[in-house]
Amino acid sequence: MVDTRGRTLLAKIWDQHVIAHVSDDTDLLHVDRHLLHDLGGSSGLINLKSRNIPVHNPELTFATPDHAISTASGRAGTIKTGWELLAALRTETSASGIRLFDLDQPGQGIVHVIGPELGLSLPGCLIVCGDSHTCTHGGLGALAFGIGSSELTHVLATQTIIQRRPKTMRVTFDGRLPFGVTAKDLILALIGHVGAAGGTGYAVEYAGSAIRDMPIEGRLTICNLSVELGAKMGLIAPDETTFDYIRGRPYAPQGEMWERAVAAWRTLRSDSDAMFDREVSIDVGTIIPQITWGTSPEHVLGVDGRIPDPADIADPARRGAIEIALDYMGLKPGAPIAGTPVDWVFIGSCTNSRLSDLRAAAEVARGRKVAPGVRAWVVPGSETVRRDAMAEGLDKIFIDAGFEWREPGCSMCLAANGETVPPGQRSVSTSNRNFIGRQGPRARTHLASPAMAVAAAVSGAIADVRTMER
Ligand SMILES: CC(C)[C@H](C(=O)O)[C@@H](O)C(=O)O
Ligand code: SF4
Repeated sequence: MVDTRGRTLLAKIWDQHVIAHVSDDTDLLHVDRHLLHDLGGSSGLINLKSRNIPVHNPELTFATPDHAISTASGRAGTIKTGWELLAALRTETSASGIRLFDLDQPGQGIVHVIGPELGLSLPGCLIVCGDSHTCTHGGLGALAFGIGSSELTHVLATQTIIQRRPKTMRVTFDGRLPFGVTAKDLILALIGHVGAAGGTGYAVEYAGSAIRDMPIEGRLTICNLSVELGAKMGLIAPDETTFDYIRGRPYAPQGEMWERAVAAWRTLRSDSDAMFDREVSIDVGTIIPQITWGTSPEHVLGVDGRIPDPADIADPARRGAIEIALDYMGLKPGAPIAGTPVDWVFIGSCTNSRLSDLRAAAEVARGRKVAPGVRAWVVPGSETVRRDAMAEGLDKIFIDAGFEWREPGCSMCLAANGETVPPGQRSVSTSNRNFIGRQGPRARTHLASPAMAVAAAVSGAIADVRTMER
């Protein structure tokens, strides 16, 4: 019997990629784009070479160094492993005929920033990368997810991936963003609401008027944190905003192919009668700027909130977890989160390092000064973002305010490149993970939007950006 029920966006893209059914819920899928970065890319290629297997589709594979390189001028300070990984990535991509966007070239940058920017990430595409934040590319209506290292080698060898079909969740963000509230605040509030495991086993489709009104870069931020709510994939139906964003990008289809592509992309939306396994609705009008207090992105509250008090928590397991987090973070239960002194501010990462993020940050930084005792970095997500930002003078605004303006890369988001927040120091960061030790051993991380990060930098403490925005 033919199933006539409406289909979800996920089902439409998924079904177009099935090569073979492996079992009831698992399929062999075609991969349209494979992105490689310096932490795992070269080892996959070396592994393949040692087995005498060629890369199946080098022309669908793209590489860039981002994780292990320093973001200091001239890349000075790159650790030995970083240089080794870069050298291996250069050798192996060149031997396999894979396009490498190398240091100082337009196109280099954090892998999840360059995919959309170059027009490599397209609606309806299946995109994989050995990196959990590959979900970011879903902001353009791609089916994009992170893979492990053996899967990475499998994709290099076959251009296919075996995947279990996830359940579907739709998150509807309706309403208008209040003053000072950004895409980052929406997704942090969602994670606070459903929990860091709330999306486990699901592909999340973000919908609603707030998403439709949102520019692409905000949509990428939303999808970026899907994995922080446990979902491997997050996606947003492509629309005119998406097509406008992609048109004219280096790898975007052109001419007649563009017309055909857009016609196909217009069909990529969940049917009105499509059923989701779980639905969540959020009125964005109720959201205020978010800041995390603990060691999971779900440990989040509005900037006007108070640090949780374990004494108020009845459940012993939850109480224990909160005690451990507060101890690590060095915070006083029950105190207002605003006013907590900070040592570092990091503006960057695949979450919030695109041009619009830097503009939002510069808007708050303009004419102000980083507070004494605070170190603040701005790390553009890509070489193109860096150049575009400089062309409009954003670097100057930051430098005048006392920020350090750096080269593109992952930097202090994960501290795998010698760039760390010193032990015991407190940072406000625009990245996506506040795990124990994420920004360095014993570093304390508070996640927030770019505007909130600048508010903290100039105040010397966690502060409500709504009192500062102009
Ligand atoms: C290094 C990489 C595998 C890792 C990831 O999978 O996400 C990193 O990018 C991160 O953000 O923790
Ligand atoms: S910026 Fe951070 S989250 Fe993004 S890919 Fe790099 S390390 Fe991972």
